[in-house]
Amino acid sequence: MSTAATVSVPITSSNLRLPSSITSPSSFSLINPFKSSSSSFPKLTTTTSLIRNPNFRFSVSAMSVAAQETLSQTAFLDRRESGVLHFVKYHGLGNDFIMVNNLESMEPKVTPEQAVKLCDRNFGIGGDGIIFAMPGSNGTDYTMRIFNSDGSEPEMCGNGVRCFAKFIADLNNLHGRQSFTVHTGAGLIVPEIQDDGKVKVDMGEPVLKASDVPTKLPANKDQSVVKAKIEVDGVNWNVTCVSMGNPHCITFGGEGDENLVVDELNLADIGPKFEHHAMFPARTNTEFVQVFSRSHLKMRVWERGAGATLACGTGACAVVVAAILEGRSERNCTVDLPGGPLEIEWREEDNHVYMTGPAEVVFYGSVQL
Ligand SMILES: N[C@@H](CCC[C@H](N)C(=O)O)C(=O)O
Repeated sequence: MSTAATVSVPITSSNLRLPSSITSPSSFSLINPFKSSSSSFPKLTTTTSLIRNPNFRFSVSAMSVAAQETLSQTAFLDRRESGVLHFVKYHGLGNDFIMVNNLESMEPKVTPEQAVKLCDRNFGIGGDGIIFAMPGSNGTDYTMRIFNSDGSEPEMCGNGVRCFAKFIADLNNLHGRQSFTVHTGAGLIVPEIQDDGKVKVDMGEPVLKASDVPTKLPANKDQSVVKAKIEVDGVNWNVTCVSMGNPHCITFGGEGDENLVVDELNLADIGPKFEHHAMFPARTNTEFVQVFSRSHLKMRVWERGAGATLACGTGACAVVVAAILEGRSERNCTVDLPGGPLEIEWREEDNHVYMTGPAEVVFYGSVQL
């Protein structure tokens, strides 16, 4: 579903059907999720279904407001303008994010505590995290920051940066091939929107040095941890540790079970035990991987700070790096995730990892903070 793609009809006095007691569209405080003082943002537009009910029922995308009285309705909408957060929700293979236009400030509009509430799937908007589009730093076009759904702040997010690129393009009404430089906690990341709408991201170089991942597992290959033993919940697992700016622990199986069937795992049980294991001082994301062929892998992920998600972009990159280090795959792989496939390449020439996949709008709206 792509709500924003259908946003097409400008609000004018001719298509805005007002109750007779309200004479001008300017009486309304309608919400533009793309509103910003920055240049070249699209005009406030809506679909023909935005205001369609003669009983004054207003529907702003998926967020709706109903009021009985014309005067109290106006006041109600005006009141909501103060302390209101406009957002657009995007997803990359079901890994979903509340995107916030934070281009006027380096201070996130939402605190970690508010992020927890907003990401709640029952009492909030729902999301695996909240992402802030901020002014560039260190000479980049933009800065991306993210809070996980538990309020912690990771360094990077692969699916998130694809959504970020689409968000920036949508905010600026840009179409076709576009590329941006983005400063993140993992350094410079370069997403490029391609002609087919997918986003290819230069994710930079993987970090393998154990102390930088970080992991306390002893290095067993150069300075890195490759196919090393770790005991979790009484089971000896073989793991490889990779940072894509954020920490990942990758396993293809354990003692006596070298070939995982990932659908059989009880992720909710085993995931947190890896995440909080003493060997991972900054906690860890964990990927459980099944090998179909040397260019086709399947993974399930338990994310640090977000739990089981439908996809993890940095995780898929880390999985391919680990598979190559363990001699299990080629440099170009399709990685199947619960939400769909990602194409990953760890390129020999520049040592960078490249990730290609989709990013889509889910809905937009506003919420009182
Ligand atoms: N889903 C993301 C990773 C988000 C951050 C992660 N939970 C962490 O704490 O490191 C991705 O697509 O990479």
